[in-house]
Amino acid sequence: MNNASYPVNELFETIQGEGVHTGVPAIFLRLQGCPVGCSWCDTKHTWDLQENRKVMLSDVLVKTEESVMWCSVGPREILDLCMSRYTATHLVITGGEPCMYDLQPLCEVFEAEGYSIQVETSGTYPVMVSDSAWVTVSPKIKMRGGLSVLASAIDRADEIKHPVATVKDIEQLDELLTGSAGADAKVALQPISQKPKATELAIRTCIKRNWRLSVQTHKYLGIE
Ligand SMILES: C[S@@+](CC[C@H](N)C(=O)[O-])C[C@H]1O[C@@H](n2cnc3c(N)ncnc32)[C@H](O)[C@@H]1O
Ligand SMILES: Nc1nc2[nH]cc(C(=O)O)c2c(=O)[nH]1
Ligand code: SF4
Ligand SMILES: [Mg+2]
Repeated sequence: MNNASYPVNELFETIQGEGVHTGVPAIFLRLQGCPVGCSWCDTKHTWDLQENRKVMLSDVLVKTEESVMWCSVGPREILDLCMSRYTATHLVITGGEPCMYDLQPLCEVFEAEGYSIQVETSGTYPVMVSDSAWVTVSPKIKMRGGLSVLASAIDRADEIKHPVATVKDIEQLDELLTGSAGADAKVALQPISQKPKATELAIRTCIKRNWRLSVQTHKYLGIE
């Protein structure tokens, strides 16, 4: 099981900028690969997993800007790196789409060392994580994966963090939540790309619905 390895685009320590855990010091593990294709995605450099962009771990660790380069690393090696380089004890696994991969082996080694795990996912793949991992689903409605995969991700979600640009995005979320098992997950609206109109709409809707607002605080702060 621990022969697993993951395509790593980035590993860095910062403050969780989004969602319920905003403000928590966190290690971010960004995995390479995502076929979903959201037009407004802020991490398009993680979409393609190209063999000819595979580099050594040391090259990934010294990155200073976004790039399509990635390296293959096993769970134990990721853990050792985190323990030697960072002080945060909350690991956020993001991407790309991290649920393209079985994340159980990663959860297992990190949780055995006392780390908490959070996974950021689009709900377009089955969520393979430990029972105690915090799952943030940012649903990509009408994209790949299909409704049954999305419904089971919503069912597992601890938090639903919905990207919002227009009223249509809120209507789609309403449709998704109707009759969904994810009723106890916390719902947050996240304005797309800090656009003023999206932010105003998200604020108004959150107040009306008693939902949370998730702004990408790291972008306002100019941190990673
Ligand atoms: C880059 S995605 C990676 C994880 C996974 N693929 C997903 O979509 O949840 C991480 C988070 O950033 C959000 N996001 C991506 N681009 C954004 C943008 N331009 N504005 C606001 N949120 C964005 C996603 O919806 C998701 O909640
Ligand atoms: N600070 C910070 N917080 C984040 N929360 C979710 C992020 C992501 O890209 O998944 C992210 C990110 O890229 N940076
Ligand atoms: S699912 Fe996530 S990583 Fe993939 S395109 Fe959409 S926002 Fe970007
Ligand atoms: Mg981000």
